[in-house]
Amino acid sequence: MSSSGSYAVQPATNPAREGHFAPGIFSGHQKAMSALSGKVQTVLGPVDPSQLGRTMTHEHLTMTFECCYHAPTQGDKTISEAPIEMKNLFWLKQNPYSSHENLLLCQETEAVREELLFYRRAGGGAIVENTTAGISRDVKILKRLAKETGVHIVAGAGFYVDVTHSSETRKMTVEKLTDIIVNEVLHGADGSDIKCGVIGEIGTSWPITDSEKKVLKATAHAQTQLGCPVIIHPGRNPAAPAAVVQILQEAGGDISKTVMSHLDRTIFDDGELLEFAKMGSYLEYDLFGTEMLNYHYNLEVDMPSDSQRVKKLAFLVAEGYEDKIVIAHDIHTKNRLVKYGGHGYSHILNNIVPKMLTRGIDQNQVDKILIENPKHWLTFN
Ligand SMILES: CC(=O)NCCS(=O)(=O)O
Repeated sequence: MSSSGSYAVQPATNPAREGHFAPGIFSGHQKAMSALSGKVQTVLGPVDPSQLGRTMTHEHLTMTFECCYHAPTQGDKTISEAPIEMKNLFWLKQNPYSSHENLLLCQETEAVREELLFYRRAGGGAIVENTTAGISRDVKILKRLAKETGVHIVAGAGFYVDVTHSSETRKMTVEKLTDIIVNEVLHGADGSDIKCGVIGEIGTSWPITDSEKKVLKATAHAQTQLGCPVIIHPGRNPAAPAAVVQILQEAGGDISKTVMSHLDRTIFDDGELLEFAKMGSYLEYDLFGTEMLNYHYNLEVDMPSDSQRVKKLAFLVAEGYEDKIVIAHDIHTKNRLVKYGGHGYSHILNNIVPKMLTRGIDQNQVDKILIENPKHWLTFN
């Protein structure tokens, strides 16, 4: 770290990672864990961290977002049900969650494949795919996309927000939830042998529900066993990120290896942002490309423009947090794909980086944000 303050918590002692096993016992779990130490786990297997290159730490390549459909006003009913075409693209940009069709990114694998090829040509190397249980993760598709495009893809383990928890999930103990997450990292997800390389995005609402609290504790316990990266989706309230960090800390989580997502729509006041930054997580601005007036999930929020996001990054850099910033687009609806007139996965590389360079962030700092910070976060202890 440069000067970004002290970390609020030390990771809990982890006998499993310190080799305190009963003599003669070296289980499949422990073998799998030792193979991961010092590596990044992609859907094609562990890689050396130096292979990643420029990394978007929060994207989706295939998912459904039906859980978060927002009914249109009576006057917008017809346009909301129309197929996506040129004449409704601006409406979709302002109302992305009010069209069922727009919420089915899972139907666009061919377009996503092409856009990953653009991303590579633009200088991109890796993508963290944050889809978890509840929004239709499909690691087999991720593996295919990684093979066909050469982009390193890291898949996410765990559970999205409470509204997507099944009744079975809600009844699970923290221990059971921990086992599921650990298994997705060490042995494979979605009934396959394709392994996740990060826990998250772990979904939380505001206020955080009881079921989400259990998942957060399980996340911290799994992270303690595995020494792996974690990424969190906070609720839409400025107090939400700190409340999540507190639960993770109390359960022994390693906050220095945790990304707090969506800060662009969550913390607006600079003083509050610096208070939160002191807690020691990575600070993620991940809605680059999203510019809308009425943010339906919280009308109190003024969604920032990309220029305002870049200003926030420059502010955090000036405050000494250049080693803790990560960025992405969090593409999760169809209208954000190039195919539908959107910005695609290369917007940051093509448009945001030049803007950063003219706003007081130098090339070395840009490289930290795009290459070094994601690499350190994603590397297993
Ligand atoms: C997929 C996902 O959780 N995206 C975040 C959307 S939000 O509007 O920033 O909560």
